[in-house]
Amino acid sequence: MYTLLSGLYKYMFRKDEYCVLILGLDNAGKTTFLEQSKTRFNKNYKAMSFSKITTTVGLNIGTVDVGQARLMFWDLGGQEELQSLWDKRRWSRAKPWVASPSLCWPTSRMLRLACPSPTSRRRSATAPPRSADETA
Ligand SMILES: Nc1nc2c(ncn2[C@@H]2O[C@H](COP(=O)(O)OP(=O)(O)OP(=O)(O)O)[C@@H](O)[C@H]2O)c(=O)[nH]1
Ligand SMILES: [Mg+2]
Repeated sequence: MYTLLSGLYKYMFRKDEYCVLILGLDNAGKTTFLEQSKTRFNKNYKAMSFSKITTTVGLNIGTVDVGQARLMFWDLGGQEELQSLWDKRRWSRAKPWVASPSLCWPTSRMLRLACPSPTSRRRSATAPPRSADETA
């Protein structure tokens, strides 16, 4: 009986999960975007002061819950030495959605774009490539 109720509870309250990769040049505002998103959408998240956000060395991971969706953001450092991490083959399993730096400010519309349809329990959203180079 416990298993049945527990399964029902999980089924009713589980969220669709999406993986979102944020790429952009250094100082584009990727980490600020992630912090703002967490502050805006995660109720008990204590906002980090802008002045404490420093350049990302490696990767930041943050989770944001929006309605029935759970967005897991990967914020990659944009410095030149780290740009080798952008090779999309490294992320092919995740099929990430790539945000343009110019979109890096949290709006609910952008987050809705990141989670188009809650049809599966764990999936990634993929934006169309911006140039022919990216399709190679
Ligand atoms: N005016 C303005 N400044 C911003 C905005 N977003 C970020 N910044 C500032 O830009 C600087 C760099 O922001 P970050 O979020 O660290 O940039 P980043 O893209 O994560 O940089 P890397 O980690 O080096 O790749 C910080 O001083 C931010 O306060 C914005 O929308 N408007
Ligand atoms: Mg950063």
